[in-house]
Amino acid sequence: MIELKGISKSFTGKKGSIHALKNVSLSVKKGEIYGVIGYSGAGKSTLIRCVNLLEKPDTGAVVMNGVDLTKLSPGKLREARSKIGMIFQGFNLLKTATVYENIALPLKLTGLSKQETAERVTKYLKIVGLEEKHHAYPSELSGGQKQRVAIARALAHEPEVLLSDEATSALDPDTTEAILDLLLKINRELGITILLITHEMNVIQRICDRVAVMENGEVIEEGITKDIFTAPKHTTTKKFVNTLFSHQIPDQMLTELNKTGHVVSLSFFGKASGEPALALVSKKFDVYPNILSGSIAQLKEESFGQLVIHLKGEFAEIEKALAFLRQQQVQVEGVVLDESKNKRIS
Ligand SMILES: Nc1ncnc2c1ncn2[C@@H]1O[C@H](COP(=O)(O)OP(=O)(O)OP(=O)(O)O)[C@@H](O)[C@H]1O
Repeated sequence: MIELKGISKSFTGKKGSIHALKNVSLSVKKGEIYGVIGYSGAGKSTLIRCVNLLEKPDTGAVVMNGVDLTKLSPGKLREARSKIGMIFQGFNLLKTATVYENIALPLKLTGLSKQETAERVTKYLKIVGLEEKHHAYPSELSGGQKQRVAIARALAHEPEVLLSDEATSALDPDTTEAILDLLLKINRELGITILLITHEMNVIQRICDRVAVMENGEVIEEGITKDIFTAPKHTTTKKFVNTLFSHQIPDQMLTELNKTGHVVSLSFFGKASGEPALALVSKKFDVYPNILSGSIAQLKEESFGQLVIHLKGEFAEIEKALAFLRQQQVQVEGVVLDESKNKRIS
């Protein structure tokens, strides 16, 4: 549905040229929720702004439904943009206008009649759960409610795609959850494709089908969310995954435990719980598993768990036990000390 092909973008600042995007390519399928994650300065905002050409790429193509938006005349581009809605971290509401007017004013500019405008505003305020707030001003709303108004305003144009620029970054955890639920509902019930950027892994975890990780203007890793969670390859991706699964085993303890066995992290999905696999391991092999820490997270479609265990026993027996666990579709990785920063699961 959206294909970014070889997008590059530079800015000229006081300190010279900044290469914000370096030959970025990715494709978002119709009906999916696609997340782009990265630390500050990675190029996420520039990338998402290139999709609706708020930022014009220096090189590359932005293809939507087979049409390269960079090649369109201003009139055709306006038409194409009407199919792309956008929401922002700062909500971007008109402070002096009511909730109703915030949604209605841009609609009127598209030539919609008063009656059609009223119907659209009512319909989408209901969808975002704010039908009682027609006459409220933004200053009378909470952050979550403001974002709901911004979402209703974007939806009222009945777009095919919704771009979300850090839409939950200014919200508290509970409100973030509620807004993520709303984005899921919009995706499932209205069939709207969502492309979002975020620096929070829980956003990716909760609602994204696929994810791209950005660093220094490049996509360093990309794939199905489930695969990225189970087998992150790049160090930065691992850091993001570990923000959700932080198994802080003290260094000294790790060193001690590795003298009498092996500390490993087990990742498992859905019904394939680690528990039965561990019970089988201790029955079949001459090893003694001891759970050091564990956590479980709900991904969009299924749950994902991680256990960090210590397997005590002879090296050969441990190797057999680990091979058996891998056969049970459990992802097994050694826990090692990280020279640069505490420890990580690699
Ligand atoms: N208009 C601009 N003029 C000059 N430099 C810019 C401009 N926009 C972005 N940059 C630079 O491009 C790089 C990427 O910025 P961008 O905002 O896309 O990153 P980001 O991943 O969205 O970060 P953040 O989460 O902090 O917004 C940064 O070094 C930034 O300073």
